[in-house]
This record gives sequence, C-alpha cells and structure tokens, in this order.
Amino acid sequence: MKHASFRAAATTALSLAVLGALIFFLLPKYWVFLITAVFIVGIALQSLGLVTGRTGMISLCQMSFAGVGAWVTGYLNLIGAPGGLAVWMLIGGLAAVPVGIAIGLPALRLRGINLAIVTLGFAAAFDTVLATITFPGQTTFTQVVRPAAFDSDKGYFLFVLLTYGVIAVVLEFVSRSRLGAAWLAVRHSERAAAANGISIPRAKLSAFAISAFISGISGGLLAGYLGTLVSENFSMMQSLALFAVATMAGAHFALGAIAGGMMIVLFPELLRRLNLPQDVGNVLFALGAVQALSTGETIAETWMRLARKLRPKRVVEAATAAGSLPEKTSHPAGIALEVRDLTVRYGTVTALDKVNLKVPAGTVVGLVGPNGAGKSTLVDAIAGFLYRYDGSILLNGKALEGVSATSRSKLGIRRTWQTTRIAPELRVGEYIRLAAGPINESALESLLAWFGCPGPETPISTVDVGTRRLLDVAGAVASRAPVILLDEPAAGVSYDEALKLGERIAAIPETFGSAVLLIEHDMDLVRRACTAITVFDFGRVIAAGAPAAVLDMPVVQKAYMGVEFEEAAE
Ligand SMILES: Nc1ncnc2c1ncn2[C@@H]1O[C@H](COP(=O)(O)OP(=O)(O)OP(=O)(O)O)[C@@H](O)[C@H]1O
Repeated sequence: MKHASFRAAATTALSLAVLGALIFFLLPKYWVFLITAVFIVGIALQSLGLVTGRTGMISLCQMSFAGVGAWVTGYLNLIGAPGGLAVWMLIGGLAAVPVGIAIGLPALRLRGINLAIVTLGFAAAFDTVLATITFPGQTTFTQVVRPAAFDSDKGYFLFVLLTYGVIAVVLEFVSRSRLGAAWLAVRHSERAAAANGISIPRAKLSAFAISAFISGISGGLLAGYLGTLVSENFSMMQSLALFAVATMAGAHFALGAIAGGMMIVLFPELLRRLNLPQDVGNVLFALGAVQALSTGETIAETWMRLARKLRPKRVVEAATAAGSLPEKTSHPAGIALEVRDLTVRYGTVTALDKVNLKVPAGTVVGLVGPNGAGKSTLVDAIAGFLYRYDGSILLNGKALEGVSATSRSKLGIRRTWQTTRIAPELRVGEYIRLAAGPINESALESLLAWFGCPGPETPISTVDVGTRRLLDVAGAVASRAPVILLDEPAAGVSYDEALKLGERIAAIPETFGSAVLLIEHDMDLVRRACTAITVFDFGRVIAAGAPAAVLDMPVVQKAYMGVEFEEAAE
C-alpha cells in the first residue's frame, strides 16, 4: 500500500515538474503570469474538493477561508513579520483552521441544503466584515512582498507550482491513508463508517480543518500574486463559482483541480477577448455543475474513464495466500453477546417483543425468520443504530446502553449490511485497513485469499456485488472483534460460493477468535455454519437450539417456510 502511495505521489510530482518546465520555458511571460493564477485557484479547488468531493459535505464559503489566509498574510507583510511570504501564508493557513472547524461544527448535524445555507450565510457575513475592515495595506497600496528568490512573475510561478506540488503530493498520501479512506466512507454512508469504528465528527471536522488550511494558503499565495487585495477577491459569488467549478471538474482529483483552475482563470480571459460579459462564465459554470450532478460524473472522471479505455483491460486478480492469516485474538470465555428482553417499536409497529438471545464465545449462532420478522432491527439495536429500545444488550457482560455505534464498534461489535455500503472509490486493501486497522501486507493478502477475494490493489468499483459482500465480511473478520454480526452475507453470492462462505463462517471463531451472529435465508449455509440457531417471527423468538432440531420443528416450518403444521406433520 505504501508503495502505491509513493508511486502515485511520484507520478503527481513528475507530471507537475514536466508541465511546469513546459510552461516556464515555452510560454510567454503574460501566459506564465495567467497560469500562475490557474495553480493558485487549483489549490483552492483542491481544498474544496477535500470537503465536497471526498467527504460529501457542501461548503459554499471556501473563498472565505482563503480570505482569512490572505488577510493574515497581508497583516504579517504590513508589520514586517520575519520569515517572508512562505511563513506568512502558512500562518494564514493555520489561522483559517479554527474558522474551518467552526463552520464544520454545524456539518455534524446538518446535511445538503441546510448545510449549504449555513455556509453561504457565513460567506455573506464574511463579505460584509471584509468590506468593513478592509485588507491590511489596502488603503495605503502596500504590496505583499514575494520571496526574494521568486520575485519576478516567472519566479513566482515556480513558487506557486512548488506549493501546489507539495499540497498535491501530501494529499495523495493522505487520501490513501486511513483518514482519507474514512472521509470517503463518511461520504458514502455515515452509518457504515460508524460501524467500522470511524468517528464521524472527527472525520468531518478534520476535513473542514485541513481544507480551510489549504484554502488559507491559496489566499496567501493570491496576496503575493496580486500584491494588494480587495474584499471582492473573496466574495460570496467567488465561493459559489468555485463550488460550481469544483462540482463540474471534480476538484478532489489533482487533474480536476487544474482543469477547474483553467476554467476559472482562462475563461474570463477568453470572454474579455471576445468582448462578452464576464457573467456568461458563471452561467456556464452553473450549467456544467448541473450536468455533472445529473450524469454523476465530473470532467476529471470522464477523462480518467476514457484514459482507462485506452489502457489494456485490467484483470481482477484473486489474492494469493502469501503468508499466515492475521493472528487469532483471545477473547473472554462465556457469553460474548447477550440480548435481554429487547423491545423495539417503530410507532405502532412492534418490531421486537421481549427478545432474549445469547451468543457464546467461540460459536456461530444463526438468526432466521421470514421477511419483516425483526432480524435487521435486532442487528441495528445491537450495533447501536437505534436511539431507543427497551431491555438490555451486553457485550462480555457489560451493558451497552447509551454507547454510540462508533464506540460499540471500537468496543468489539462489528456488523455488515444487507446491501453493501463500501465506498467504491477505495481499493480492496484500503477498505480492509479501514475496517480492521493496521494489518501487515502478507496477512492482508492471506485473509483476502481465505475469503476468495481479489488482491489488495483492486479498485472496489471493478468488483461485482457478491464480491463486495465478501469484502464486507472480510473487513469485519479482519477486525477480530469479540462479536461479528453478519446480515445476510450470502445475498448476491452464487450457491456454490455460498456453501464455501458457510464453511468460512463456521471457521471464524476457531481461526480469528470472534463469535458470530449470522442472519441468513440460505438454510444450507445456516446448517453448515451455525452451532445453534434462533428463529424469529413477528418480532418474537419462536424457537432456539441446535440447527437440525430447530429447523425440523413444525412451528418453524410453518412460520419460516410457509409449510402448514398439518403438512409438516404428514
Ligand atoms: N424504520 C422503520 N420504520 C417503521 N417500521 C420499520 C422500520 N424498520 C423496520 N420496520 C418494521 O419492523 C419490522 C421488522 O423489520 P426488519 O427489517 O427488522 O425485519 P427483517 O426480519 O430484517 O426482514 P428482512 O428479512 O426482510 O430484512 C417490519 O414490520 C418492518 O416493516
């Protein structure tokens, strides 16, 4: 995985170096000056891409963060603070961080249009404040001093390109780290992210904080680029245009950020040369954003898809058992999970009615029942996704009431979902690491091979739904938590694969140390995997015990398989 990060970072750095050299040596001074702005805007776009494209939150005040960075840079320039522009813009970026966190706080509760309104409101308020306080040196026309070695316009281009490169390379590493995977997981499904032990507040606030820092740096660079700034440089309209372009271009990709920067900088230049009003640009950006949202594909993604078509088709390679499996964890003996008198109501519907269930350590307990019997509700309650229930749930004898889903996951309750919720932008290995925490390369390969999954570098977007379900299970198992809840893991898997999966599930306690609660409709798989089963009907336990005996009970056949008692008795 580390090699992949280094490879991606080296490719980014090399591409930028080549691009930079071509621009520096081949283009006239005026164009180099213009393209410098492309990269400054590209940095602002990358910052926005982190919050929106990567983490799935709306921020319509990104230029306000840039404004904070620019203002602080201007102030440090005015007072002649030591360190020069490179230090000032870093301090400017840091100053934007608390503002980013403050804006991120509402994002913990708000989504979509409501978050858009809050961030837009902040951008409007910031507009007014900036217009009133003005930029340091604005009235006296004090120019922000560029670093001595990069003073000329061409030199400043190199300074900006270098900053862009450093940010792009660092983001390449971060995006392949657990934090980067957590952002994508949150964007895709907050519930699934929480089930993997990810703190949603931490993921969201870190995205806003880092994004504000990068945006603040772009503001500092803009100060050095233009010399003096006015509040209009960071107006609400600028933030809106940035958002539209980020949505259209795919600013969370380095390629998309540069493409977006070119649009924002070069399009007005084109309109100017054609004697057309500048507002035309914003209209086209908005149309482009609508187009990207309706097709679900940004410009960067379209380019990457077309580039993939040109390359030879990648064959999904199965993982190879290179070494030993992750070590078995020893958990306390006795009852790993206990549910006592659990009652859950959805309005007038009683989904669970005084349910009692035990999953002893070292066993696989099956939970079966017809559709609507309450099985998923039980999993939701155990994993902490129901705010209210009566009764009690205990993990190794400790009650879990009042404990959040993220904390339950960290304490040792892992779950999978009926429909896969893995972020398709991740690679197989990134997902397993997200779900399981640190795991060495050979153990990862072996675990994937044990489940018959593809290799760690395989993009999840290229694997079928059945394989994604297996990855769900592999991720939960790799965590080696005391209790694993598998919600219909064989859905979408072929019959033969389901039987094989049954054998694997049966071996989980012995191999990894986890106890399993398995919900499944496939009775062959249940027979193969479970030491005991519990049968639900209408939210009540109607039978429990050894699989063969329970599945033969007339009451179970009637409830679950639709066989009338009389017929079953015949
Ligand atoms: N969010 C909800 N609001 C209202 N009723 C709900 C909600 N979720 C589930 N129910 C109801 O609770 C009952 C139990 O549903 P649940 O999904 O837990 O059953 P299940 O056994 O998992 O079914 P399936 O096998 O189809 O997944 C059903 O009557 C269902 O309609």
